[in-house]
Amino acid sequence: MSEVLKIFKIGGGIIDDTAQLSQFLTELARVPERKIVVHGGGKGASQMLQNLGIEPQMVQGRRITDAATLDIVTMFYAGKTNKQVVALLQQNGVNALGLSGADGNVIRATKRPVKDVDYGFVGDIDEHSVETGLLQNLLRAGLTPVFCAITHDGQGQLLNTNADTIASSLARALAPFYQVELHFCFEKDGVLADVNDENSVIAQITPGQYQSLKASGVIAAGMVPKLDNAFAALEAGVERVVIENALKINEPVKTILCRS
Ligand SMILES: Nc1ncnc2c1ncn2[C@@H]1O[C@H](COP(=O)(O)OP(=O)(O)O)[C@@H](O)[C@H]1O
Ligand SMILES: CC(=O)N[C@@H](CCC(=O)OP(=O)(O)O)C(=O)O
Repeated sequence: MSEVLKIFKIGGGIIDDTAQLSQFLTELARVPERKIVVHGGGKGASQMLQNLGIEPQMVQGRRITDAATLDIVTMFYAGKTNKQVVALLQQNGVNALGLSGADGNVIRATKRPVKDVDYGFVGDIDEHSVETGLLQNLLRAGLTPVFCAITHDGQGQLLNTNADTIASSLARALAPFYQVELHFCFEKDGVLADVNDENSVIAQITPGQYQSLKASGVIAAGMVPKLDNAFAALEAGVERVVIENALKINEPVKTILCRS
């Protein structure tokens, strides 16, 4: 039986709140299995862009990334946010190593082709382009890789890539080598039947139920690409996919996705 590997994606509101981020990482340090962390930071990046006089533009949950935006999100995700997460993990006794997709050539992507929308410097992760050998060596050495939402194209170009997609791609690529658990951690207790009622967590969702929850609008906004990525990972051999509150990862309330 292969080892368990837990991949935690942390996003949105929590990453920009140092007290909550610190609480999440303290809980994470209590998880005994091998782990990888993937962080977003989209909300904070939008705030920083606005502070610098650039109006953020999102289409279907993805950021239109021109050259100036790429410079700023690279500084924000791969610099400040990534190093802050690494430092807080070190404080908690976890030997974390911060990475973008360019470091060690771990994640290659292709600039999204222009169709109806020109997303600019946004990268889609190429199938079979995750350097799993290096990741296995890092994990074997007891390190916890911490990924930001920046990848590269192998030709010297950095690309902005959605953090949920990075987490899902890593999970799929590593599924042949580990029993991978993919955890999407955010500020709600799980997928909610009523987005305004924290007590309405749906304990389990099948692909069929997901389609009807999406059609009825119960699951909307950022939750749709997140769950699309999540079900794709499950179909590609990831053992378990969980949607949960970042501050309650060691508590039982959460949503677990089912294959059927
Ligand atoms: N049924 C639902 N259950 C939970 N959250 C939902 C639901 N429908 C829509 N959402 C919204 O989706 C958001 C999460 O998506 P997003 O902001 O993209 O994630 P992240 O914070 O991980 O980047 C939640 O904060 C919530 O406002
Ligand atoms: C291409 C694209 O949209 N990239 C995302 C990367 C950050 C991210 O995914 O952050 P959250 O997980 O916090 O939303 C962005 O710039 O917003």
